Amino acid sequence: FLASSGRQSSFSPGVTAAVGRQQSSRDAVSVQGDVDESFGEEGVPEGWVLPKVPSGQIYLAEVPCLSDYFPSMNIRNDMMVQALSGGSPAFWNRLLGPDDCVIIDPICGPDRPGHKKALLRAGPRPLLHFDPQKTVAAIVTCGGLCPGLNSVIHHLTETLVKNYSAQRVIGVRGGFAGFYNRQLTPLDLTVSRVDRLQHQGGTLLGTSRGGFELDNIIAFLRAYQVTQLYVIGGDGTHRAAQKIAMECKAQQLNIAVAGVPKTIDNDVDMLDRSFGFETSVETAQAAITSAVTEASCNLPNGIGIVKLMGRSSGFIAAHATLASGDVDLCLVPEMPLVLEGPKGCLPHLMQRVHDKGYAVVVVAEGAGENVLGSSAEVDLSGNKKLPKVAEFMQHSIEDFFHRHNLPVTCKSIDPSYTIRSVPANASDQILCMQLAQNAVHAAMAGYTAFTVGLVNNKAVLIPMSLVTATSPRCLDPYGRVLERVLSTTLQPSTLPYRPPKGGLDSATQP
Ligand SMILES: Nc1ncnc2c1ncn2[C@@H]1O[C@H](COP(=O)(O)OP(=O)(O)OP(=O)(O)O)[C@@H](O)[C@H]1O
Ligand SMILES: O=P(O)(O)OC[C@H]1O[C@](O)(CO)[C@@H](O)[C@@H]1O
Ligand SMILES: [Mg+2]
Repeated sequence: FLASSGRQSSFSPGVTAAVGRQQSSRDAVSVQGDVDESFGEEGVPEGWVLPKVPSGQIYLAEVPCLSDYFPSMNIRNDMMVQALSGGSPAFWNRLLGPDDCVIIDPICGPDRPGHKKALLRAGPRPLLHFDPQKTVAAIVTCGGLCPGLNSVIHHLTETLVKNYSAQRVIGVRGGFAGFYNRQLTPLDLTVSRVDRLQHQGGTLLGTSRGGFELDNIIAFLRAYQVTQLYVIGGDGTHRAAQKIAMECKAQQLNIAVAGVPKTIDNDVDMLDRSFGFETSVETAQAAITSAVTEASCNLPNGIGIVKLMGRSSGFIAAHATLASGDVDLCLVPEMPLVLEGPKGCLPHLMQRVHDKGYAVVVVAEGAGENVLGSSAEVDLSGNKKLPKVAEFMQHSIEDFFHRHNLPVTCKSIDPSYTIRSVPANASDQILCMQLAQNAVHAAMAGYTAFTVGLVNNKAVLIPMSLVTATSPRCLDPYGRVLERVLSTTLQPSTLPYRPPKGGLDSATQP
């Protein structure tokens, strides 16, 4: 059922397993993408060759399904939609089978042979585990704010009520504490209550850190006869949601627990990106532009510093740097901070100021732990508190310039809360809608303990156990994002040298 149930891995062989809960006649996993008829039995068509690397077996990550443990209503999804829309044809164009899947890593080559891991494709399914009209759903938002929280609440409610005719949608207020804090009375979410909500920043339901009382949460779910719980949050929230799903199973409660991953930090693993991330990167551009203006107008030798969020990973800082193209130094937690010497960022900044007249620094809040040390203090959720790296950098820059008898003017900007309190941009709005709709489709079909996400731009269901095992994720220090950052800022890499994969020898071979 879940990782902690003793199962070795969440992946099960797809091709040979004849998988199938709702449909068992198929003998192979069908992979997302159109079947090309020209690759028939006649052989390889002209212009195509067989790869030297065998394509291998497919393994499908197993998402727990309540139909395996409880009697299922087995209501036909298309008939329900037909009934709702007054007898007109169903509007779900394609109902997904139990083994429609998306391959996780689409890159193949000589160093990636063997089997492929795949995830269940998300979407409306032919048979519903729950009777939608008897469905009581609860929605909760936890952790820090993130653009798009209200959009997910809006689309979850609309999908549940408008598309599935759910009986009741309850909004749990103030994060996990809302399940048992009597001052935080739950909100009834209706279509009119969430109308245009997606255009507002923040969360209608409120959020909080800390305070996870499992017994009280289960007591709430029982008292309100909740059948589907939608938990919107980051890695911490997903760990909590997984515990709720496990407890539901232990107490034999027929409740689907769905995770909708939220974080501006983009540190929930396995996903292309989490909702809110792109909006935050976009909103950070205004701060970087202000830093450029301040730095370039304060003569001589202006330096603008922008501090961005990202406690354990530098996704926002790196992507904001790349999107801007105006940044001369980007500091992220994944690369050690080196102040002076041949790999030092301070001589590099001095050189940039010499070349351009000014310089701009973007620093992730979690950068520089190797110099500043790590704090023993934690927040209410147990997250480490961080040393003040932006202030430290400003002081170090001023000191370095003064030691070299050069004047310098540093202007520091901290847009941290500005970038996460705005409404989602257009692209995140669409992502929020996709995630919310697919979370409802999956819960209605009885899937539980899953996270909904985009992988290779396709909506998928990921077992929560997989997501929590490797989150929070970090940028690959030798990966292409940081490579691009270094190539635009020209800052020296502070990582040990690693020869490029393939190397010159293989590149020059015929
Ligand atoms: N291991 C855990 N077990 C139970 N509850 C947890 C666990 N980790 C975190 N939580 C609870 O989940 C909620 C959110 O956690 P946290 O504050 O770490 O935010 P998050 O979901 O990681 O989002 P973000 O870090 O992006 O703001 C808190 O109420 C916290 O108490
Ligand atoms: O001040 P708060 O609300 O605890 O949030 C700060 C944290 O939130 C995050 O953006 C994650 O949501 C982290 O990057 C940051 O450290
Ligand atoms: Mg977190």
